[in-house]
Amino acid sequence: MVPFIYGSTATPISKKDNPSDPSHTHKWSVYVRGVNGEDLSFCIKRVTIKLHESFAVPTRVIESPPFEVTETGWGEFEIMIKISFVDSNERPVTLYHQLQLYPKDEAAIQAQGKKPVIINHYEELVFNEPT
Ligand SMILES: O=C(Nc1ccc(C(=O)N2CC(c3nccs3)C2)s1)[C@@H]1CCCN1
Repeated sequence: MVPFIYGSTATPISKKDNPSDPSHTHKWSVYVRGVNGEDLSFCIKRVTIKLHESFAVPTRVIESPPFEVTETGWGEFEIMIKISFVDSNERPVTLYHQLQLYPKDEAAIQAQGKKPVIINHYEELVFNEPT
């Protein structure tokens, strides 16, 4: 079994941070990585991250670590993450992650300031025994 994390980190940005698109309020990253940051490329061949269709090149294919996408934006939406394995006998795993830019808790929203919103899911990859 291989433990891994998938999730996102979102940080508020100011208009001067992104003059090209002042409507963008946050910079965020969505990722798949090892629990202690270890390199998963021994078992993960590719991570495909599908963003909302309004992004340029919404389907991002990453074939070497870091398996992550960093973008700026203004809203929250579902992101599909497909993990393909080095062992082609292992079927790919598809995960769905709801990008979160704002704290859920009303009080935390007031206190957010520049604090990042980090949403991590801890999972385990289970591989079939060779026959
Ligand atoms: O927010 C939401 N959907 C979003 C889709 C895409 C978003 C975004 O952030 N961006 C598109 C990208 C671009 N900027 C300029 C040109 S393309 C920056 S937000 C939904 C709607 C209600 C609740 N959540």
